Amino acid sequence: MIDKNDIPDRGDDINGYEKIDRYNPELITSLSAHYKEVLKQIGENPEREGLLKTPERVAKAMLYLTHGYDLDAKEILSSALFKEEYSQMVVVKDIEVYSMCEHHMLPFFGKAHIAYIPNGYVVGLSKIPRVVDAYARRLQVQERLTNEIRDCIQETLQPIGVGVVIECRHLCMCMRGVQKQNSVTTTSAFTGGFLQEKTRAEFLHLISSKLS
Ligand SMILES: Nc1nc2c(ncn2[C@@H]2O[C@H](COP(=O)(O)OP(=O)(O)OP(=O)(O)O)[C@@H](O)[C@H]2O)c(=O)[nH]1
Ligand SMILES: [Zn+2]
Repeated sequence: MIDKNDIPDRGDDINGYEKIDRYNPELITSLSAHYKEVLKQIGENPEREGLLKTPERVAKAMLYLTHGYDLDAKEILSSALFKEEYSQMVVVKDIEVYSMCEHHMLPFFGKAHIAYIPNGYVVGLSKIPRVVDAYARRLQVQERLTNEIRDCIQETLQPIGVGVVIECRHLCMCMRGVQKQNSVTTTSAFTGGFLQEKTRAEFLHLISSKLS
């Protein structure tokens, strides 16, 4: 059995994650040189006209696609907590998710549906998609993304419960490997009130209904 206390938090040395300055021109130059080498090693000619600026474009794109490492999701949520006596479920659904799987560094994308039941405080609505982005814009697995969002909301807002459902298509399963174009992976994570069947059913009902 692994003791949970033996596992350092994400961001500690176990992941080799270091703070970088992702807008530093020197970093972009050195990353571009690596991508130029990648182009050569896949049999391309990095000197041909169409590819001349590609290493730099890819370097910038990759730094953008992983900018979630720079974001502090808990700080984002804490910045907009409002005292409010609303005690029904708040649901923000159909939040676009764009992430990259940590196994192949290929995109996975889809939607997140997030709910919480306030406990004296509500959060500024826009902060929920911002939290999704803070965790999605990293190398991820969908299960960890789901749990990280749940834990961030639970620990920061301390609501009566949190529900997170994420549905995504993984390009590593569509474009390569098993090549299943239409498979969608659904993950979910709950706390508190959402562990009860009735509350969870209400949440699942609300996210399946469409606005007319
Ligand atoms: N659980 C989980 N698995 C993922 C996720 N993204 C990608 N994977 C899987 O990670 C696994 C990596 O398996 P490996 O056998 O090491 O890699 P592989 O040989 O490239 O696997 P195939 O994709 O089956 O060709 C694959 O089964 C992927 O489908 C994710 O978000 N969650
Ligand atoms: Zn993958």
